[in-house]
Amino acid sequence: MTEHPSAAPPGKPTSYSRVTLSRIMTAVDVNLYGTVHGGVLMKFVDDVAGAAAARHSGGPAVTAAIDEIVFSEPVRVGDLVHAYAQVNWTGQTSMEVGVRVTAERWDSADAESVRVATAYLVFVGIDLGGAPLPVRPVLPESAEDERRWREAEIRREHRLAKRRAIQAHRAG
Ligand SMILES: CC(=O)SCCNC(=O)CCNC(=O)[C@H](O)C(C)(C)COP(=O)(O)OP(=O)(O)OC[C@H]1O[C@@H](n2cnc3c(N)ncnc32)[C@H](O)[C@@H]1OP(=O)(O)O
Repeated sequence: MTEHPSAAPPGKPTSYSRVTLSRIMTAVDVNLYGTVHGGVLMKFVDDVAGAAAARHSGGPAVTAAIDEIVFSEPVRVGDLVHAYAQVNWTGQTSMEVGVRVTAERWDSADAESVRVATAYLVFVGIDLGGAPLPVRPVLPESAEDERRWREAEIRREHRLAKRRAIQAHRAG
């Protein structure tokens, strides 16, 4: 595991990147089963993650990969859905953004929000020509942020190992 560059200027604290996006799901968002389409939620997740990545990097950032997305509960028409994003980890030019999506049920507004999805995305800061740019380090502020940093490193190691294994397999 590499050390996170917590002392390196000019980093930004995790909280600087935090973005929340909220919307009420409507009839145009549904799938054949009458619940909200996974693709609608994926776009919502990509939008909020892109905003967090752009805020952290201070410029344009593109989605390089959606590492993982889990839909844990269905979302219904009328639910008020919130997506919370923050930059968990930074590398040389890439950032991992974590997203938590919750729903306030339209028919039980007093009840606790339900977690409906969790996702991890990789964004890369780019220049005007689309080439990767060095990204400033994110500085974890709490034990929770430190845990997210370490877990992001685990995901990155697995992703790189998987890519290497597939390349080796294809090379015979
Ligand atoms: C918000 C939106 O909707 S954007 C639209 C959808 N996204 C796009 O169109 C992006 C299209 N892709 C691209 O432009 C390019 O592939 C880029 C900019 C993402 C990467 O460019 P590359 O020339 O491959 O860059 P390079 O190989 O130097 O890698 C740059 C960084 O990206 C990371 N990276 C590249 N590909 C991947 C991948 N598939 N998964 C995870 N990380 C990746 C690398 O690990 C590296 O990270 P590091 O610098 O922190 O170590």
